[in-house]
This record gives sequence, structure tokens and C-alpha cells, in this order.
Amino acid sequence: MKVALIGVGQAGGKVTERLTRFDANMGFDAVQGALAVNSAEPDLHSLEFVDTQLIGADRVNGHGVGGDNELGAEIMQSDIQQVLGQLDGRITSHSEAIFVIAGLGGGTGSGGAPVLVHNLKQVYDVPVYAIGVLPGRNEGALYQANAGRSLKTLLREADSTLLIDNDAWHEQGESVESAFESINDKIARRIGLLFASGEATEGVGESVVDSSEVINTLRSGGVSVLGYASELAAEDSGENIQVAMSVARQALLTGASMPNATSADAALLVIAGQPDRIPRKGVERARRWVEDETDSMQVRGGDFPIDSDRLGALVLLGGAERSDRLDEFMQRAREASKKEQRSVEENVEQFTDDRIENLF
Ligand SMILES: Nc1nc2c(ncn2[C@@H]2O[C@H](COP(=O)(O)OP(=O)(O)OP(=O)(O)O)[C@@H](O)[C@H]2O)c(=O)[nH]1
Repeated sequence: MKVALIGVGQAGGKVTERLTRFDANMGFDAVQGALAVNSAEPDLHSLEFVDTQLIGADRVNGHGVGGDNELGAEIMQSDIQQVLGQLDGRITSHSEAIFVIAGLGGGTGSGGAPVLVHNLKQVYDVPVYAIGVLPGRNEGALYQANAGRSLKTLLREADSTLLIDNDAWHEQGESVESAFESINDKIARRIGLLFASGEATEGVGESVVDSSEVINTLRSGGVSVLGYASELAAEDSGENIQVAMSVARQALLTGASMPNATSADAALLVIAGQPDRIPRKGVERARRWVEDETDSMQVRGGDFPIDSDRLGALVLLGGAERSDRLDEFMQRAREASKKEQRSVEENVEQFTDDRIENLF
């Protein structure tokens, strides 16, 4: 799948750089263009692998917005023409999707990403997706409140919002801050593989994944979730039926970017590995298991041939907002919003309710 990536804010820029670097190092060539946008100049200077665009210099003089996501939204809107201008030539007729990436708890990314998505959708015909990093449980109230408002607005604006919970992809005992490097690495590898899986054309049979399958899986909008797991596999595919089942189960149950997301409108199961090691029967069984587990009648499947002695499973869920973890996060965001003295009321549906305000 040919994609253009735009990172907004510090986390967005770092993840965009990681993803772009991974894609280039692996020779996948799925990332066609990448841009990092920020109001903090030093954060942009630390990026070497992507182009950069400073916004809000007239308001914050390159110092960032200090967690004020309303200001983040305003400066993105004020400087939107410069950002769109920078994207000329990076989003081409080959681009199949645009991904806007941001940490939702801060200021520039949290406020800027929904505004950017909104504007991109006016200009481009391809889907505009968001990749949003949710703050960990131990991050402060401002982060939770910011992320709640940003998420609510992204869900309204983006064609789908892939969520990564900062508590999900780090090791036990590690603090979130010290884990950023390893979380970013996992994001890059897993999302990078997803992009690349829709690109595979060499030496493959009929069951290769096509980028339209990623797009169709995300078609219902809302929240999307990506899971991944891998295991050593035998050389003979006949011995790997259990392995295929096991990696699919782990990808969904313990390896998901947002835990406990086991209900979805649609899903895509990609089995990555050497074609000789991929067991047809096992893949079909795993696909049916994903169907049962997610209560979805639309589970697409496909292979991603890569040279490895392991079998990997990538599970992409579309329309996965019915999740305990997300409910728990929205509850945190509501409580934090109260603390932040934003008016919130009780007992109304999340996302469509007034307890969490949209950003714009
Ligand atoms: N996974 C991951 N999360 C990060 C990283 N850096 C920051 N975050 C998270 O992102 C949120 C903060 O967003 P930032 O990107 O630092 O903030 P910003 O958008 O640059 O906004 P300002 O600094 O307020 O201008 C917090 O919830 C952090 O936990 C990172 O490298 N990786």
C-alpha cells in the first residue's frame, strides 16, 4: 500500500521517522513521502530522515504549545496552507492513503492532527487515516483530557483512527517514558509490515493481500486496532497448522495496539512468512477463529511472503470501538476533563455526547 505519512507534534514526528526508516531499510518502498509538522523547533531538528515544517512561529516562536491543544488546533489552521504546500509532490497519484500520526495527549499533535485531517479530506480523494497514540494510565490529567477531546474530533474527521495505547506495547515494569523508544520501534515494525503487506507481488500465490483489503477493512470508520505476534515455524507447512492458530490468537489477545478490542465490524488477518512454511489449512482455521472472536462476518485474509524462519500474524480490526479498554480510557478522559474544569455531564453515550467537547 503506497502511503504518505504526516507526523504532528513530537510523538507524531518520532513515529513517522521510525516508520519511514523501517520501510526504507526493509526495501518495502510503501512510504512515498513523509513530513513532520511541529510548533517546537528543537523537536524538528532532531529528525534526520523526514522533511519538516514548523508551524505557529508567529504565536509561540518555535517553543511548542505546552500541552494547550486548542492552541495546537489554531496554529495548524492558521498555517494550513504552508503545510499543504509542503505536501505537494509527496502525496502523488500513486498514494493510496494518507496517515496523520500524533500523540493525542500533548498540544501540537493533539490539536493539530484533527485540523490537518479535516483539511486533507477537503483536498484529497484517497482515505485519510489517523494513527493516534493514547496516553498511558499514569500520565497526568491534562494528557487524558487532551486525548479525549482529540480522539472525539478525530473519530468525526478521519476515515478511521488506528489507536495505540501507550500502556499496550511496552514491557512490564518499564516506565512509559523510558519505553518510548521500544514502543516506537514496535509501532514502526507492525504498521510498516501492514503497509508493506499490501505491496507484495513477487513469488506469491493467489492469496496475497491487496491494499484494497486494508482499505475495505477500515471502511466502517471509527476506531481501528492492529495486533501482531510471531513464532518460530517448521520448514514444512504441514507442521505449522498450530503455529498459524497460535500467532493469530496472540496477535489479537495479547499483541493488540489497544488491548481487549475483540469486537469489530471487519478484520484482516495477514500471515507473514516464507510461502513454503505457510499452512493453508492453518491460515483458514485462524481466519475462522478471528471471525468468531470478533463477531465479524467480514474477515479478510491473505499472505505476506517474507524471508523468515518465523510465522507472523498481523490482525487489523476496523470498527473496533466497542472495547472495555476504550471505555476505560474515555472514563479517564471525562474525569480529567472535569478536573480541567471543562463542563461534562453524566450518562450520555460516549463520542456523540457532550461530556467531552469536540476541539472544533
Ligand atoms: N509512543 C510514544 N508516545 C509518545 C512519545 N513522545 C510523547 N509521547 C506521548 O505523546 C503525548 C504527548 O505528545 P507530544 O507529541 O509529546 O506533544 P506535542 O504534540 O509535541 O505538543 P506540545 O509539546 O504540547 O507542543 C503523551 O501522551 C506522551 O506519552 C514517543 O516517542 N512515543
